[in-house]
Amino acid sequence: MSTPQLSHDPLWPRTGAWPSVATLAADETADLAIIGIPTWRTSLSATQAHTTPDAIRDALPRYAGHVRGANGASLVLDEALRIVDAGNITEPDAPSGEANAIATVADLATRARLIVALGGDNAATVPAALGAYGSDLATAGLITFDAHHDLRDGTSNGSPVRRLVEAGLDGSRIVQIGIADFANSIEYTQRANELGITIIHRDDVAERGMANVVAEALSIAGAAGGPIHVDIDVDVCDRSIAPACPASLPGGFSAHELLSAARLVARDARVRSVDLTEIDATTDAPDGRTIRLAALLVLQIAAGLADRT
Ligand SMILES: N=CN[C@@H](CCC(=O)O)C(=O)O
Repeated sequence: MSTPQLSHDPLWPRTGAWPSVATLAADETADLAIIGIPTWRTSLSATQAHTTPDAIRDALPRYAGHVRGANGASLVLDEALRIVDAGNITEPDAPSGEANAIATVADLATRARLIVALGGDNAATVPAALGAYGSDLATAGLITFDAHHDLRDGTSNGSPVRRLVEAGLDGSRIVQIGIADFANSIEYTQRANELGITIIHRDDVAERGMANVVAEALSIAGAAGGPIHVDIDVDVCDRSIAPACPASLPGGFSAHELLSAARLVARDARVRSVDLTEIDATTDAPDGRTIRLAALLVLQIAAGLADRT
């Protein structure tokens, strides 16, 4: 996607003016660090999700960095936050690239209050979470917004939750929000139950409301006092608003449900990292709506961080 041509209005600064730096100097810190983890090679569905981090960056200039803050007052994101962009990891599907991604995210986690990892397919969740957890894996938690359990065998976009459990993450601190009917086999639902994973079905969210289920998820994922990673697989959204996600289904979350969820999780200081995954920017017909949603998710995550202070 090319950068949109937008008429210039000096009274309407856009978020595309955010600074972009390849690395942070040793003594530098930031509030929000963005990093691209463009995984795609092991995806079950054909995808070019490696094009997505740059497409999201290109879409950010569409939007103003002004939001209503948690207290109702105006909030200007780039005045409230120092935001840095650490660029993209090279070949993160290769074992050496994944190790580099883990190390890079771990380094960013020591200097930034919150990390946003732009996938890539859902395989990006593994290095994003492991890097952010660092040595706190034993007390860490995970919240997924995803139609799928992602507990498959092997290494793919369908296996990140299983891989994190095998790395040492306790299933009792994993919460899966938005699990959909007709999107998972009974074997993987049974596997989730055996691991002690909390499943919040898409229908439960409709009944209980997003704010209530996010509050419950934060309390379960944060129960041991460790860092929480949030995986936002955009295929949890209704297919009409996420056509660029190969596995999105009709009946998924609305844009407002997912945007409000992103803001709510980012408000919580226990959340150290968030990833956005599963969008193939090259299939985003008719109007780039999935990438626009992803750009707004980045902005709502930033706004949630700004709400903390
Ligand atoms: N995170 C996505 N998981 C899906 C992927 C399906 C696909 O790529 O088609 C799953 O495991 O079913």
